[in-house]
Amino acid sequence: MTSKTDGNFDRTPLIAGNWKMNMDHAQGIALLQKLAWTLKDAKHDFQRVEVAVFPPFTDLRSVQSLVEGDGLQIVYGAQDLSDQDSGAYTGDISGEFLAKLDCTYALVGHSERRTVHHESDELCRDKVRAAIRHNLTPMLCIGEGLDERQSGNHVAFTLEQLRGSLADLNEQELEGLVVAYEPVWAIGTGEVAGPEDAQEMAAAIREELGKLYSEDFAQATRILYGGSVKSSNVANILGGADVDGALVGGASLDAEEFAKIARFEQHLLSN
Ligand SMILES: O=C(CO)COP(=O)(O)O
Repeated sequence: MTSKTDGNFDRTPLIAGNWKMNMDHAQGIALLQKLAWTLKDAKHDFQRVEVAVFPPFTDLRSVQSLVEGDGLQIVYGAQDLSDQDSGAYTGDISGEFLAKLDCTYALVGHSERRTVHHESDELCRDKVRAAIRHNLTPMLCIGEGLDERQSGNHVAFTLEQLRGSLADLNEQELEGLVVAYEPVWAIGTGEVAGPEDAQEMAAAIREELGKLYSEDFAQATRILYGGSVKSSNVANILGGADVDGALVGGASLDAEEFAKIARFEQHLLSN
């Protein structure tokens, strides 16, 4: 399997590691170095499968130095950003600062931010807007909880989050947007959505993007799945026609395991 292609649209698979609140800057550097060596040994083709990491804010300067110093092809982003650019916002981090550290991506609306910090769709929309203002590619996270899944309302709930978090933004502004579908009940639980569940939602998200924007935009947008992804299940999950990659939490803290996930095509060949 190569890029997901539909007509003229090539969506390079993206394997992203969200380190969450793990790895201080020294541990982060060791992890990134090991990941880089492992992928180099395996002759990983970064044009074919993009690899990104999302370290804590305090690691980003060290990550930048390592990536630039060693010419790594691994890209990186922040786990969150402020909707504001500067001023009296104690504890917040501006997209401007992240851009200066050469971040490629910014996660927006991760379920842990939505639940622990009560972030609304409206705030997420403002954060998406802030990311765009600073040339960071937003990776918007959406996904239902167990209640919505059990009541069969998961698609409607997730699409509502999508619409709310992108409201009033146009497709020119959103160029390059990545959407990560992360069902909350599958995060850190070992409970993984089946490949059909991941595909069902990714297809629904793409269809909704086609209604909100143009069909070209919908076809060009990468949609990832996140929630207990491991090397043993990644190939099946990415088998879905609309699933363009994975946002990995726990398994991204182990360089060898994460490198195996990034090399999911090999599992397809060897299984
Ligand atoms: O939240 C996640 C990635 O953002 C998923 O976490 P786990 O892979 O640990 O379930």
